[in-house]
Amino acid sequence: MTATPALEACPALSTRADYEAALDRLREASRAYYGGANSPLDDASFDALRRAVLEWEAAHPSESAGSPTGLVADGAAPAGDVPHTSRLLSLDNVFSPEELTGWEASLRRRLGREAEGGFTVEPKLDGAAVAARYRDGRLVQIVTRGDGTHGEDVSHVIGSIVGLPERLAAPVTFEARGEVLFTQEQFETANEVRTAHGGAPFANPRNGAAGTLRAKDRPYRLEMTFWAYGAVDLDGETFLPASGTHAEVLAAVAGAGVRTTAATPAGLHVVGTIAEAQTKVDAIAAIRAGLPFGIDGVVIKANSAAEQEAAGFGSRFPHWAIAYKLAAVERQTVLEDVVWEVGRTGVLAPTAVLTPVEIDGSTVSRATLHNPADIARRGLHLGDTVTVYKAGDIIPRVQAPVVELRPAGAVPVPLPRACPNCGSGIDTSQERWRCAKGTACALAPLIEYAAGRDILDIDGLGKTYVKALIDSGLVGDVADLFTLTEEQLTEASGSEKRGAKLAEQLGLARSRPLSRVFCALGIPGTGRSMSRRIAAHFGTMDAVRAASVEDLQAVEGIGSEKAPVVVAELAALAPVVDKLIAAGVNMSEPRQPAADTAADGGGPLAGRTVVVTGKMTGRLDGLGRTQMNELIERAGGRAGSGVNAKTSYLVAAPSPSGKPSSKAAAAQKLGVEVLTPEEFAELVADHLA
Ligand SMILES: NC(=O)c1ccc[n+]([C@@H]2O[C@H](COP(=O)([O-])OP(=O)(O)OC[C@H]3O[C@@H](n4cnc5c(N)ncnc54)[C@H](O)[C@@H]3O)[C@@H](O)[C@H]2O)c1
Ligand SMILES: [Zn+2]
Repeated sequence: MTATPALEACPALSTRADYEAALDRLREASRAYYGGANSPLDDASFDALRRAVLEWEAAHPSESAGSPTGLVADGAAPAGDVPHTSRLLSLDNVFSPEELTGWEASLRRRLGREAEGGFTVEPKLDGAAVAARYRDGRLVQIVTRGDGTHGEDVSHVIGSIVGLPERLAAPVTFEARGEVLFTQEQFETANEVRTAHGGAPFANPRNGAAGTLRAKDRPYRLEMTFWAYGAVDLDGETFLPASGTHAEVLAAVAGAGVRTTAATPAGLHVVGTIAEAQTKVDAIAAIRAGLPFGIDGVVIKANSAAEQEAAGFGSRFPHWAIAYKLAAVERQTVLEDVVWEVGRTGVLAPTAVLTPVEIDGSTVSRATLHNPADIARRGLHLGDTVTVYKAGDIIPRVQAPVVELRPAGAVPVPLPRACPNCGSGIDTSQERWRCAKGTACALAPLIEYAAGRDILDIDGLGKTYVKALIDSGLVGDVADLFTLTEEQLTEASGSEKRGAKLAEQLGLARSRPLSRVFCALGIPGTGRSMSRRIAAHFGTMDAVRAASVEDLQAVEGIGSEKAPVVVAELAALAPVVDKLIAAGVNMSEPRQPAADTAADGGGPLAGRTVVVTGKMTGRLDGLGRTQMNELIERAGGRAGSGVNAKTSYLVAAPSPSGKPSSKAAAAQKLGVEVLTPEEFAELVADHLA
């Protein structure tokens, strides 16, 4: 196994030489990190090494005087020559509820009493800090944090940062302080633009932001986003509320037209006690995976200006604010290989094989790479050190290579020339490449998928059995399943009892609704929910078959790229569909009226997105996730998988322990209405089966 460059656990430093070597590594990494290049270390490795340095310094105080660890950015950030209005500092960290309570105790000691003004809680945005100066309502200068007292002038980015308008409605003068970053979407676009210009992709959104701020002579502009988390008055003007709380200052900034953390999906919260702050920290942590940008923690601040002043500053950070750090969700590891598998629709799916790396408590050794274009866009080479992102229950994703660490002679990820499954040619006309044999190539995965509980629900038709049926030549497509006799089933399964049971199951499968039968065909891009939408829209297989490319585009989610694929594929599958019809398989949606309502955009859930969590009870007792999703769509809504700002309802059974689930916490945080299964059943009563 290749050694992982991400050494999370760092051995203690034993000699002075070890210490100095570690300092050198830290300095090199920090210079890259703050200077806008790709660091050779990921944050977890950097922090582990820095901890080891701090431990050595604590044990050898006389030998470590003058260490850079006491300075903002360890003294390694490019300083520049623009003096700051007042110092821009770093933040001290805590990692657990106990440490947060400990911080509050130290704040109380400094104040001589509790923080009576309460606390604010907001996301710790993972980008680059800047001060943006407005004079008479015009954005005149942007300055980096630098060493905290002087920063670099990066005003060339004015005009390309969402959230920092060039002109404000009122002629106000002040300095907004906040974070510039790439949202995930802006990051993907940025790397596309860079590789199109022959440049190297950014390893991650944070490095990209720092690099983009400092790059003055690029032939292209990249859009970034800004959120303010502070502000100060400028030129002796008094725009900000005198002695205003942190929340009031940010409200004034927002009122002027500059975005603040209050406008992020994570929000800005004012609470009375540190226990309430902890609850908000947990809620923000719960929605982290669904945020459209990276956060590396949550920031808690004393809200009152007077109390901030009384608590004061250290050399590196203020005493009135603290960063509650969340586990690193991005690590660096090595891309060892890319394997290609043929899925049930005949589409070739590439998977990255990674040197196993621990991310936020789980070991990641594989990640999806959507298609060849995606691999090319990211500029991946075999042997590359890559940044991998994984948060919550999302599927790990490879962000980009760290080009600085590319081994000599590394080659771009090779793309297959023939189908890795059957050796046939490959249809490369779409972004997702497909075996020329289509669904016929991957018959076993297709039949296994079709037999699944969510599709035709043929209990007992497992892997071995499917293989036996295909090997015997009895099954050459999905429709052949329905022409099998009980004798043939007995022979293939090796038991009369199993044969009889399967015959019975196949009989039941004949009456599944159209959406499931359609899904079993294996047409690319028609998974369960898309098949439900198509079936709800057309009602019968005849109508789907008669549909033109334009007709299909009337179905939500089918665009000009997908529609012709569905039409062509359905035509190619005509013999299979005919065979299904001849075998007496149902070709319509039994719950036609409800489906019609949904298709018309009506129904009690029209225009709403509903997320379901936990075990259903009462009238919904026994309904699994698929059946709940079917119900939501029958009632005109959309089924979502994660709670986010667009979610209309979360259907959640109260948990037995009384502790809200992570989805429920996220819903509460975002103000999403939470319904009990019974309340939801009431809402969709007309659509219950
Ligand atoms: N990988 C590397 O090579 C490398 C090198 C150096 C530093 N680092 C990482 O950088 C971090 C330390 O850097 P640091 O000292 O610059 O800062 P920090 O990340 O510890 O915290 C301070 C910064 O947080 C930012 N911030 C975001 N949201 C905020 C909010 N709501 N309120 C206030 N501030 C907010 C500000 O920019 C502020 O300057 C560590 O996590 C370390 O892992 C990594
Ligand atoms: Zn093939």
